[in-house]
Amino acid sequence: MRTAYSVETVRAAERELIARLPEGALMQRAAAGLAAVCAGLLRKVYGARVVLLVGPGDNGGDALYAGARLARRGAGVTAVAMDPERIHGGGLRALLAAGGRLADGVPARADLVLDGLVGIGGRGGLRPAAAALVERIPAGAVVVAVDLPSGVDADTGEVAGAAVRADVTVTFGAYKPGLLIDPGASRAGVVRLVDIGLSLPEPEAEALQDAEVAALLPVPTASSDKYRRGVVGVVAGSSQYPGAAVLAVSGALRGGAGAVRYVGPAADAVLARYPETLIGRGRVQAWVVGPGLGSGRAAEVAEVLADPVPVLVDADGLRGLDPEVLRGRPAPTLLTPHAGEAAALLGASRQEVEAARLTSVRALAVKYGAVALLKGSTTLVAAAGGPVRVNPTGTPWLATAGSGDVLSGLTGSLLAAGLDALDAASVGAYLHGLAARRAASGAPLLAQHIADSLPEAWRQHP
Ligand SMILES: NC(=O)C1=CN([C@@H]2O[C@H](COP(=O)(O)OP(=O)(O)OC[C@H]3O[C@@H](n4cnc5c(N)ncnc54)[C@H](OP(=O)(O)O)[C@@H]3O)[C@@H](O)[C@H]2O)[C@@H](O)CC1
Ligand SMILES: [K+]
Repeated sequence: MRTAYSVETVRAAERELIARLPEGALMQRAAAGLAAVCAGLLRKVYGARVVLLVGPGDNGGDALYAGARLARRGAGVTAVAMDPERIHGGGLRALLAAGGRLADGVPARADLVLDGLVGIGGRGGLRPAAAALVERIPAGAVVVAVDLPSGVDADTGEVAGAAVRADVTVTFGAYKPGLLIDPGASRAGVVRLVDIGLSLPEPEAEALQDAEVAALLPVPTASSDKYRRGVVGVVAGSSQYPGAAVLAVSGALRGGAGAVRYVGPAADAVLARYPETLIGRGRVQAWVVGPGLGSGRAAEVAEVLADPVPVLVDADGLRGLDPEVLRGRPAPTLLTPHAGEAAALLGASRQEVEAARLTSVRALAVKYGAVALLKGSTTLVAAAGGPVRVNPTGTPWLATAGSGDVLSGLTGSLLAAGLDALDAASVGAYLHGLAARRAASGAPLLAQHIADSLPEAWRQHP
């Protein structure tokens, strides 16, 4: 499990530690860890060509002090400042004393480039002076980001404009959510954590890693039959939206349950596409209710919620949910809204939800006594209390009609197969994101192709 802390939490922990340490000690710890990783990446430090891109803050200071350490071991180190008037004074003196130099432009060749332009103090996309330096990074150089790739938002992983694409990121004290969340995560390369001695509270966010997803996937044993593997019931679709039923079933069939039972008016469309579907009410281990229901179906939603098995509520099923009813259920409930639906559930505006996704997903979980999965550029999953799970997979192409129906079917299927609601939601989002990446590979995708790519995403995690 990778855990992550917001900039605010990291800063508070840093303040507390700085107060107890001699001045500059923390930066020396950071620089020592950074230099050690760089030395490991260079086959030989002596004679290596190292370029430091140095911003005006402490992130630049880290790069300069690490550069000084490499220069002392015989590397040829050249620093290039984004704003020479505001360069970190102590760091520059250390570099020059160690035999490094300050240059006006980025050298044409380098073995290693340290990106010390901005760290957790960065705001928005890189400014032109910083972006111009990034453009000049010599081809073939190994790029090491200091704390995080410059241009990536530490708290959200958002990239607004230019940003560094690192091979390795050396981050200090704690992972930042932006290193786990795309597009930031894919800019960070391999992330190495340097312990600088921060004492941290419970993390704000965590992300399942490949091996953890693999361990959670339900695998049939020799004694499994379809009922032991779980039956998932899908209440979805309407005359207006029969496709939502087909897509939800397509996800459910690929989610590990032994069988899928469909209940609703789109049985013909479902059977035409998936003859393996059971039709009509019957015993299930979990329900999915909501995709494409349209309006006026509250009685069916209530009936599903009255069944004491785990229930995933999505899309039209989320309308007018009563927090009291949900909190009173004896089995887990999982809500899977997008920002607009979450806003309605919270009595907030969509903008408020988008601006505070971490807080919103937590608030949903608390208010409804449920696990909440908030869809979006980075899907978040929260239970009441505990860190928010950040889905590290995904692609902007996922924002396509019907993709949520596939996700709800898939996740409901994982619930029926016995995963708890938090794990089912996190694993569902993870596989769905991987499948979408495969299906899209850089081009628009159809929701049905996400479902078709799920077996491959699954096989990637034997
Ligand atoms: N605290 C500690 O104990 C420790 C901290 N450590 C290190 O310090 C780092 C944090 O340092 P920090 O607070 O100085 O901020 P930092 O990330 O260097 O950036 C601020 C500067 O960048 C500028 N700037 C902002 N946005 C920009 C943009 N889009 N494009 C271009 N420029 C932009 C901004 O300019 P301004 O807004 O002032 O004009 C300001 O000058 C942290 O990530 C870690 O590496 C470690 O040594 C461990 C101990
Ligand atoms: K950086």
